Amino acid sequence: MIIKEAAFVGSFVKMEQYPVPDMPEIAMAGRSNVGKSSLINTMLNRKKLAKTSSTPGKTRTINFYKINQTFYLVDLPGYGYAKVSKKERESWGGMIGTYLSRRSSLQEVVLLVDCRHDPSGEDKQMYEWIQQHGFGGVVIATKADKLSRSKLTQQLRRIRNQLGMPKEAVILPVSSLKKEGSEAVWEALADKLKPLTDLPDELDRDLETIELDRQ
Ligand SMILES: Nc1nc2c(ncn2[C@@H]2O[C@H](COP(=O)(O)OP(=O)(O)OP(=O)(O)O)[C@@H](O)[C@H]2O)c(=O)[nH]1
Repeated sequence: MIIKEAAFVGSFVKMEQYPVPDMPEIAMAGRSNVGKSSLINTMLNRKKLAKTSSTPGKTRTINFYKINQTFYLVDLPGYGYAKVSKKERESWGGMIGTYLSRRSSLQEVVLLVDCRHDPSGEDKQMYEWIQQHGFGGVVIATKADKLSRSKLTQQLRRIRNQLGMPKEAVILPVSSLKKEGSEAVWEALADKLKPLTDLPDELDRDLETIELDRQ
């Protein structure tokens, strides 16, 4: 899969400042530190396009990345970070809620969860919202390199059950550290975008079975 052009468009706090909604958007949601920025960098094959940090709560604005002049990947601020004031938490929640409920160009919301942990209450709420609003409910299990193969399989099943994912919804393990799994994410997103955009043919590939190389 080749990305011809991936541009960081900017960080925005207020709806009025967001780019004109003239292209489909795919939003990435998840709790702080789940690995959203790392995954975006891996997907776009860039080291530092999205800022990553071991300190949770780095992403406090909504970041837009324009891909191939055809759609936006949208990095939402991570929720569930305990060490910020209640006021700040509410303002993040408000920002995410406003974006998700009012953005006319939103086509899909992808939920990221850390594969090592059971989904939090907020993850479950987010997934419920995603389902209720008619999105496909692609779930990404991050940091797959941290678990053995058998433990990962077990955890994927647990996450699926706890989120109440329907049979047809996909859960995809990824490791940004090992650069594994992002092709499958692209495939899942391409399925959503194909009817709406002129995506390049390079995206049109059979989904390969991903073999994560773990210790
Ligand atoms: N082992 C491992 N660590 C990862 C992986 N992805 C991210 N990390 C680490 O997890 C931490 C958080 O990653 P980020 O990508 O900044 O997470 P984020 O979800 O954007 O965080 P916020 O800015 O808080 O929303 C960093 O220390 C990353 O290096 C992965 O696939 N494997």
